[in-house]
Amino acid sequence: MILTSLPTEFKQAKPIIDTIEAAGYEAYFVGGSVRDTILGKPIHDVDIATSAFPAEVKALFKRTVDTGIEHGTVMILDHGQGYETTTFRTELGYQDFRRPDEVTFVRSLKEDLKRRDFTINALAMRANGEVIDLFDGLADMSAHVIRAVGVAEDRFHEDALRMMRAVRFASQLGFTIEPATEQAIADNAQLLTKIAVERTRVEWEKLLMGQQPVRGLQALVKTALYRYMPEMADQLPMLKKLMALPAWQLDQIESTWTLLAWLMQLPDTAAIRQLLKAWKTSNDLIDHVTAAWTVVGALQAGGTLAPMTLFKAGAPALKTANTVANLLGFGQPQAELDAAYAALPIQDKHALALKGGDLLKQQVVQPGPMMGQVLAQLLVAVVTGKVANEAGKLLEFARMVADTKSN
Ligand SMILES: Nc1ccn([C@@H]2O[C@H](COP(=O)(O)OP(=O)(O)OP(=O)(O)O)[C@@H](O)[C@H]2O)c(=O)n1
Ligand SMILES: [Mg+2]
Repeated sequence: MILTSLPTEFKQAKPIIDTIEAAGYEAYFVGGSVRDTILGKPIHDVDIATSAFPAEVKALFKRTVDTGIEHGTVMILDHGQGYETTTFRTELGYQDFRRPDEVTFVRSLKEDLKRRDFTINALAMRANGEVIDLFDGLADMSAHVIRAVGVAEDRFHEDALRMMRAVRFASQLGFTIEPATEQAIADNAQLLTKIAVERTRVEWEKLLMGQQPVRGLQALVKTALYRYMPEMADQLPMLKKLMALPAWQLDQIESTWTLLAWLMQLPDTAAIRQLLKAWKTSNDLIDHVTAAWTVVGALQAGGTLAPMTLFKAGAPALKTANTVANLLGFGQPQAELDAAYAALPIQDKHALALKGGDLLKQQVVQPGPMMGQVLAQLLVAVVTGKVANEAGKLLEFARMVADTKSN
């Protein structure tokens, strides 16, 4: 097979391959970019594999960076782009199910391709678009099949994350996992616990945001792989609910995690924090998801959202919550929510016309806990429209609040 119209990413990288070949070595495009081009999907990074050893690659180019030299990877810098170029290699060991004990550089493309995870990822392409298919990846591509290269169990023992990659590709590509490969996942699922949570999380998020997430979820359930993901052992009911939702596609990790938290029927925001901590997400994501989850609850209750609910959530979490609520069948028109939010007297607590310093200066309160309480009441009064956001009005109101509190 020869691909005729190549994406510009390949055209730009062609001189690199040409230079390596002119020096007498082999060089190919490999991995996801080749797979996605054949599938007609947009590509992100272009990876190159070569028979040249790292020192030989470096000798050919002016500007290189040793991004992973011990694994044979050198980044070649060219016209403002960086190209990861990796020497053909075989890997030995894998005592820990996640990385090889040692890699050996080899001169044979076949040796390199045969240690890759799936046949659709084991294709190589010459700079002229000619596809080298040593493991029937093209047939599997047409049949929409994810099949391990060689013995599936060996591939998963080399890197247990590949089991997550299989279910992730099932979702992203809408492919089916070939029976022997799927069986090997079922047999080795517990090895997933050896993998760093962050790596598992990336695959899980890609699965959930794929084009056919239900495909990936079905495989996750069938193989019981989900049981070895963080905080997921008892989550079969949640997964079933997720699979039963009318066709959905999410494109934001925020809405993805909010939906999961909701379907898990977690009792409170503390439980969500615990869930997301276990998955090692960022604190920003935790704040966003807990805010959005609260709004999903309010949307489920129905009716107009209270001003303080809108205020506390903020525009981004409101949007996330409504996206999720729409999936669940109780969303509201986004434009109406946006309008209600925009109509709040203030959108930010820093916009209060009276500050803590003013309360001290005017001797409404003494420094201490009372100050926070008074400010909190001022905020509610302004957001709910009870008191206008004007310094004079707020001072009057603050005096009244302070009086009732000190009596
Ligand atoms: N655990 C892994 C990870 C990667 N690979 C090989 O390295 C290539 C590049 O890896 P990576 O960029 O992580 O994945 P892609 O398949 O390119 O997928 P994506 O589009 O998500 O980058 C893969 O295609 C595959 O040949 C592998 O064999 N085993
Ligand atoms: Mg890639």
